[in-house]
Amino acid sequence: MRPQVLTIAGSDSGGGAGIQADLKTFQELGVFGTSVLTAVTAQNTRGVHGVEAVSPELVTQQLDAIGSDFTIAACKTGMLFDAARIEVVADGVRRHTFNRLVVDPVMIAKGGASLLQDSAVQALKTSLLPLATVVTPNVPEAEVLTGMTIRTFEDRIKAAEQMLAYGVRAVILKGGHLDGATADDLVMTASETFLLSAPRIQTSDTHGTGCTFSAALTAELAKGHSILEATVTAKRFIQCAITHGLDIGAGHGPTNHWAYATHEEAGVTLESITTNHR
Ligand SMILES: Nc1ncnc2c1ncn2[C@@H]1O[C@H](COP(=O)(O)OP(=O)(O)O)[C@@H](O)[C@H]1O
Ligand SMILES: Cc1ncc(COP(=O)(O)O)c(N)n1
Repeated sequence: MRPQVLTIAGSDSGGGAGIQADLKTFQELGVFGTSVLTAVTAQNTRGVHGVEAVSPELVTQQLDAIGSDFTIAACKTGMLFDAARIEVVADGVRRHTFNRLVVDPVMIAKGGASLLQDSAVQALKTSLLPLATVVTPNVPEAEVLTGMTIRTFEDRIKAAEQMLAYGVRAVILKGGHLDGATADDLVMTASETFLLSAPRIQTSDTHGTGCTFSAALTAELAKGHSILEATVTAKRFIQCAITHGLDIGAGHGPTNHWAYATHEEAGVTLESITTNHR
């Protein structure tokens, strides 16, 4: 049977991020995608033009519809909007024992629009992260989650350690927002730390990179791969998707979800890091 997976996230009408990016990624990686919508955005490559949240009751009904009929092998969260939605999502994840949970702590869209209320950060930390297998913040999200300013490599290590202490099994602190010739993601578990790198592509078409990366990770976890194996495949998937962009829209365009199946990926490396702490 095909592994069945779930994304709990917002709709991006532009099709490059959110639920749409997740389902496209699931399809490409051969797993059956289901979805729970938390919010609907009126969005395109130029930005977010409107947002309306789905009621907590309807979020719960969707979770129960999925949980009572499907065998969910892995699950991810994206845009959760506010603390009320986070609490019903955490309840649903627990009630239906959705194991292998990837939390992409989506806060701000590439164009600058807020996708999570400030008051929801505490709920994310205390209600959802303790249930997570992996959390995948970008640097600004990691700064909000830890209260730290992240500039140096040592800062990234410290921030990842602090997030591990929130109860997740692994932290992937993504480096898409940093400068440099490579896009480096720090991968930390309780026992090991790695640097996952790929050549940085000069493009503004990076709408939905975080969603796509975390969806690929979820799909690979659903197939039974280890966190590290799944992470490397997710990096290969997003590297192909950014490299072979589609040039769609006038703003931050989407990535190419077909590319992984049709192109060779070049240059993803995984290096073990020895830190003072582990
Ligand atoms: N220009 C780029 N070239 C290559 N990889 C990138 C680029 N931008 C982002 N990535 C990669 O895409 C993935 C998503 O990261 P990021 O863009 O930081 O997430 P988010 O969409 O949450 O801000 C990470 O693996 C990151 O290293
Ligand atoms: C509905 C929705 N969810 C998430 C994002 C974040 O996108 P990105 O992956 O580019 O940070 C988005 N722009 N819209």
